[in-house]
Amino acid sequence: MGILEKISEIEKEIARTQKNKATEYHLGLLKAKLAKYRAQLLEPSKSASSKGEGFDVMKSGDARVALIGFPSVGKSTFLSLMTSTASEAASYEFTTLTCIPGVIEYKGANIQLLDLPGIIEGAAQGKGRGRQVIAVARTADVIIMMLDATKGEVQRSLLEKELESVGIRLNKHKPNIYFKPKKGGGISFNSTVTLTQCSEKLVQLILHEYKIFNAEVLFREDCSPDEFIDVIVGNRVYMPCLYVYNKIDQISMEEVDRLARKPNSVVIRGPCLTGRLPLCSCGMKLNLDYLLEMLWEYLALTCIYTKKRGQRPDFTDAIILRKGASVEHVCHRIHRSLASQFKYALVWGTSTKYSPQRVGLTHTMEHEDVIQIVKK
Ligand SMILES: Nc1nc2c(ncn2[C@@H]2O[C@H](COP(=O)(O)OP(=O)(O)OP(=O)(O)O)[C@@H](O)[C@H]2O)c(=O)[nH]1
Ligand SMILES: [K+]
Ligand SMILES: [Mg+2]
Repeated sequence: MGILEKISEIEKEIARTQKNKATEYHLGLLKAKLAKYRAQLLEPSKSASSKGEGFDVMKSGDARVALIGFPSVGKSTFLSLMTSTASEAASYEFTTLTCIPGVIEYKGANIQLLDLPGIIEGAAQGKGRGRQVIAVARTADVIIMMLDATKGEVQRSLLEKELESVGIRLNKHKPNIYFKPKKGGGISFNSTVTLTQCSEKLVQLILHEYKIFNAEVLFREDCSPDEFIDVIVGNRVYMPCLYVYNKIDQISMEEVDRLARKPNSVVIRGPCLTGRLPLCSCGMKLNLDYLLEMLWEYLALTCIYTKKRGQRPDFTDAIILRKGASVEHVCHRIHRSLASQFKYALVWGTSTKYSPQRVGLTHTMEHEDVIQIVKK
């Protein structure tokens, strides 16, 4: 039996197994097996065809956003609208065949937006250019999942399943479980909270399935067996995802309203003049400003302002960094050798208790902090 068949067998068995106390261990074990086979599936295949030419786009700018969606949902239309790059858009599927980068300039940051080929069910197993697309998605800071508002929710759950199956976790945080394989001593299991989904026995069973017999496990959160498996397997990426419903000119206002209220979602319309609602009438906008605001929030970038001694901070030119960036990151951004000449820094803002506060290189900066660096 091939891996795909094994996976499908297990999925079927999970589907037909009723979820209750008596089947809990059996289900946990099946899930562990499933995760194992999926991991095997993703191991780089030896054939050259799986390596996609045109997909190796250099990372540039302050953050990267990947456009993921079924064919012809309007990804390229969106890229052409948001950036100065033109990506061919047409009414037939698979118009885009490679990765097309564009840049969104927003609040002083350069956000790299990647247009990608449409993906379909089975993408993770190599259908279409699914594997290449997903490999690019893994490198993004945020995924924009573009959906055709006229197509219903099934596209969304299919895509979520595809990404889920390759270890991409959307809008979830890393499970708060301490896990450390050991050389000996058996399995030590502890939890700081009451567990309602996992037990010591289930944890042991799952670990044995992965041939782990010695480890330290500490649950600091009431996690599910799937989340525990994610921790064991390890190579998961936790990524914010913004669901963008496009082509809302084709659906009723009630439906637009319903979609707009869904969590993590934005509704937009491309600049299409053939829609039912004429452009720029009845207050119906493209809604792109709102999308950008949300995207900015999801990217969680940190803007730092610098200040020279005795002068006011320069609010016109922010240094844009990832969340959690340190004073050292700020130094590197200003000048390559600044960190080596660094004596201390004064920081004003929410990251410090006092304003200003004297801090060292390891201090973590927060959004809109002001920094003055003092050299040796
Ligand atoms: N009615 C309507 N049509 C739109 C909208 N946005 C895009 N389109 C049309 O949808 C079709 C597909 O657009 P593309 O931008 O090529 O879609 P894509 O997702 O890049 O497609 P592939 O590259 O083939 O995966 C084109 O005919 C667009 O003009 C919209 O908001 N409303
Ligand atoms: K298309
Ligand atoms: Mg396209």
